[in-house]
Amino acid sequence: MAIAQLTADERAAAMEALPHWSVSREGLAIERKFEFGDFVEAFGFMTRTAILAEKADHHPEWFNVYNKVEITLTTHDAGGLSKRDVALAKQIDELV
Ligand SMILES: C[C@H](O)[C@H](O)[C@H]1CNC2=NC(N)=NC(=O)C2=N1
Repeated sequence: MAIAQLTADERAAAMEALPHWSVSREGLAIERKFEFGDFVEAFGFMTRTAILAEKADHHPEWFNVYNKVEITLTTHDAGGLSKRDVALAKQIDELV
């Protein structure tokens, strides 16, 4: 069975615990931008994020240029934001 999208109320409550993230794609995703000292630091962060993502079987959409990383989290199986995105965002926050 497909995982459920968060309701608008659930999304609002989740965002209170994720002050560095913002809602995007008209409520269907969340995003956060990161800036590191250089590419090695950025890629190290991406590597640690990739390991978390693989363990959770939940994978980010992301974009990297040199020391900048932009992450968008959405649940493809739900067609929008789910508790899996919130859980991964919290884990990513703990890396930085
Ligand atoms: C089969 C596998 O469990 C699914 O395709 C997983 C993998 N990673 C995923 N990542 C994200 N972001 N959304 C998903 O729905 C998703 N589904």
